[in-house]
Amino acid sequence: MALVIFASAIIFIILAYKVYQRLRFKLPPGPRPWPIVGNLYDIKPVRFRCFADWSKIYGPIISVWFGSTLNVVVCNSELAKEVLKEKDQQLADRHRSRSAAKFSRDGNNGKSLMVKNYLSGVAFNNITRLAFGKRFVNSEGVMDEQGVEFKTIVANGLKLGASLAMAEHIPWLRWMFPLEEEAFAKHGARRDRLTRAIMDEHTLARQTSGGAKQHFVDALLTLQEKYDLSEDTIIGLLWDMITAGMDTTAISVEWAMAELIKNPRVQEKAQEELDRVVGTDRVMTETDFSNLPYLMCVAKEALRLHPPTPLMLPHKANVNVKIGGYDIPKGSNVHVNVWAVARDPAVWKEPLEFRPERFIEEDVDMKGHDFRLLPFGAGRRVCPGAQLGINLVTSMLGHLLHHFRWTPTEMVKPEEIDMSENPGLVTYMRTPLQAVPTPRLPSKLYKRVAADI
Ligand code: HEM
Repeated sequence: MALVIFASAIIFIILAYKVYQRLRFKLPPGPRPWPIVGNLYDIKPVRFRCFADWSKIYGPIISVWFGSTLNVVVCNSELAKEVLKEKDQQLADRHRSRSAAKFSRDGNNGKSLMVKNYLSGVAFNNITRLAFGKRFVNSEGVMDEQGVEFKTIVANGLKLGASLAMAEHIPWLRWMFPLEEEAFAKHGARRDRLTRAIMDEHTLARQTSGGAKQHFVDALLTLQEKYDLSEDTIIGLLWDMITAGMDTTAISVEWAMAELIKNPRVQEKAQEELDRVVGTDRVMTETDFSNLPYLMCVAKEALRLHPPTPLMLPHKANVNVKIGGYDIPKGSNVHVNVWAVARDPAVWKEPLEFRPERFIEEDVDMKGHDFRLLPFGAGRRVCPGAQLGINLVTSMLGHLLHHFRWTPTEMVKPEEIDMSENPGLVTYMRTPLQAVPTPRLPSKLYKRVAADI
């Protein structure tokens, strides 16, 4: 009995505090929240579209309650600037959720194939080579044991994360979900074991060869003493790079390829540029980028229409702050709907058209300096991998377009390709893109490159 009275008193105090907060602050308008769950059950799965729709009803800044946590979503470029520039410092904390992203691989050649499977494979190879300086496949393309373990860990991380779990947003209900914590701990231990083994290989290699290699892990290990980095910090940084850089780049290229198949004019124009600059007797390299302005615009236009993190990552208010004339209490999460901003007809001409030429007519920055185009965010929380992300996306796109002509699968007309989104923190296509590649270069240029780097 005493326990029931105690529990009721706690609940009453929490609710009373919430009501007090709502009366005390002039919060942004939004859909009416339900007790305890807030708007959790009103949010449609593709959240950024749902928030954009609500903005049409309630205005460009809205309140959305994830359980008892206030989330504020802004969705025009002026408010984006206020959040990411003027109030940048007050809003630079992060909400600690346990989100991650998705990953997979499978494939075929010549016929219609699921593009995403190959892109995920390339993104995996790119990021693991940058971070760890090694390939986990031999010259026949067969993955070794460590690679298989790596992929399993990435896949498990994704399964565990990316949830709008009740326990995430209603902290005092968390005790009801103890199992998940256990799964996280197990996952963490497995991930740390693998990473430590790879770090040891690098330490050994440095000791035997004397010098440091140029990979991210070597840089961190070399700087470990100088900056007093713990092993946990190094493992954390390496995995931040993997989780943040893998899906985002693969997703961006999948959307870009879908747009290029829907718009053969753009595809042919990018291929003409590649043939003119690179020729047909060698493969493109990163040093060609500066001579491939149209290809760069294709990547930018894809990131405008399909930012892989359409609501960025939430920013958390570390003090009470005012945005757009409304109060944002300390502890609330603020999201910028960069998807909606980049399609706002008030700042973009024919915003829904995939037309890379718009960036030749007007060079719009996409690394956080122009608040109309923010696929990487802006301010002190801007994506630290922005330039790397742009290079990886441009590189994948350039190779795919140079090597192959891409058409839809038989029976599907270009205009019938499903361009709707899958729900999630990162936004894959709802129907993974199927496409037919037709080689367009001499066969010697399709050979697998030697496994050593
Ligand atoms: C097309 C590729 C990518 C896109 C569109 C992208 C986008 C973003 C966005 C929108 C944010 C949040 C910004 C904010 O909240 O203000 C972010 C954060 C982050 N990104 Fe990226 N990203 C990409 C690739 C990468 C790559 C390749 C890496 C590293 C290898 C990376 C590492 C990170 C990290 C570590 C953060 C967290 C920063 C922080 O919390 O301060 N990203 N990214």
